[in-house]
Amino acid sequence: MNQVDYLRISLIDRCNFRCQYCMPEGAELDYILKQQLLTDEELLTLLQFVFIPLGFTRFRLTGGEPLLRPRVAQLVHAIANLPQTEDISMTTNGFLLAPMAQNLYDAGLRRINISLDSLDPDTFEQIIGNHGRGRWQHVWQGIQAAYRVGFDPLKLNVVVIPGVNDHEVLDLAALTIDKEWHVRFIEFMPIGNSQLFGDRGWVSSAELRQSIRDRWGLTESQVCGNGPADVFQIPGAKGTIGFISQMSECFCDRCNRMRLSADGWLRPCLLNETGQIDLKTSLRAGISTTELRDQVREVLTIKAEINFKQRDSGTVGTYTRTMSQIGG
Ligand SMILES: Nc1nc2c(ncn2[C@@H]2O[C@H](COP(=O)(O)OP(=O)(O)OP(=O)(O)O)[C@@H](O)[C@H]2O)c(=O)[nH]1
Ligand SMILES: C[S@@+](CC[C@H](N)C(=O)[O-])C[C@H]1O[C@@H](n2cnc3c(N)ncnc32)[C@H](O)[C@@H]1O
Ligand code: SF4
Ligand code: SF4
Repeated sequence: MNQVDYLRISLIDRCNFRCQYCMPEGAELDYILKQQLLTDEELLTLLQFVFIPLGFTRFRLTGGEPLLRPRVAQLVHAIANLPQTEDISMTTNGFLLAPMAQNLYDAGLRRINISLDSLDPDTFEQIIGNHGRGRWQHVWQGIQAAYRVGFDPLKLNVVVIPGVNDHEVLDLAALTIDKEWHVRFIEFMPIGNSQLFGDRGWVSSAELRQSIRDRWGLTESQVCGNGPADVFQIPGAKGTIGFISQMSECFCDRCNRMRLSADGWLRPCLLNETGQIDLKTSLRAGISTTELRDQVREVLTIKAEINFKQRDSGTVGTYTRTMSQIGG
């Protein structure tokens, strides 16, 4: 069995974007009330006394939009300074990143994944919901700032949606030629917007790889990371191209992660709601961290059975929490 040592931590379920594939405008989401959010102190208690003793050493901060979490750099600093932390990273939409990049780096964050679904500001705004102009420029500045500050590897996440941004795949791939940026194409999962997904809302990684290979050639490569991406490189390019293929391939047999929601629910699998436990309520009820550790250990022992198995059916049913609430 794989060692499960990677925890994706959602810091907040709210977001300043309304990406069509994640939390489309008009979707009625029940936001977590402030008093239901795990506090910094509670999160650190769970990490130090529950997760780390069970072998977790790699942590990713996500959301919603993690940069909306108050005092996020302080939290990064605290997690980065736990002696057992081997890796701390963040997934962000980059909108608030430019003025925060240096602080986050100084706090101990060294690598960051930024979502960028299009190089065209109009298409970008269509994808993220029209909230006023200039959002693409802000994100682009965030990416440049992160690069300048020294985040390494710097990864760009692209969810490929047929008819919306799939015609930009080669342009996005070309970013890796001159810059040490790592572009990853993600197959759209039908969580969040089944209407947009339609009958087959995703483009297979194999198809994208072929079009990139036809244009430049493609060789296998590597980049530091804990996730499911298959990594390639255009010959001679500075950066790499990754493919996250949850619809067309199965990487569940190498699953090394669990997820903690902003309100303290532990979720063993992104695509299966079985086996979740409410750590926050237990912690607030005074249940000892030793007991909580036993509960999490129990989840770990059954995780392999919970891991997603309905891959063959092609789609993934209905979920009570969307990607923004789970953290991707
Ligand atoms: N099905 C599935 N998809 C995942 C899983 N982990 C990540 N993904 C997909 O990959 C996307 C990008 O993930 P990121 O937040 O950038 O993290 P990562 O790829 O694990 O990070 P690295 O450590 O940099 O490799 C997510 O939004 C999901 O769509 C997983 O465990 N299962
Ligand atoms: C839920 S977001 C949270 C972090 C941050 N707000 C961001 O967008 O990077 C994490 C990742 O999930 C991806 N994502 C969201 N909805 C998705 C879907 N339906 N299918 C595939 N990936 C999705 C996003 O593109 C992003 O890379
Ligand atoms: S993908 Fe990220 S930026 Fe887009 S709506 Fe979801 S949480 Fe927000
Ligand atoms: S779908 Fe579930 S089991 Fe498969 S890789 Fe993702 S979290 Fe792990």
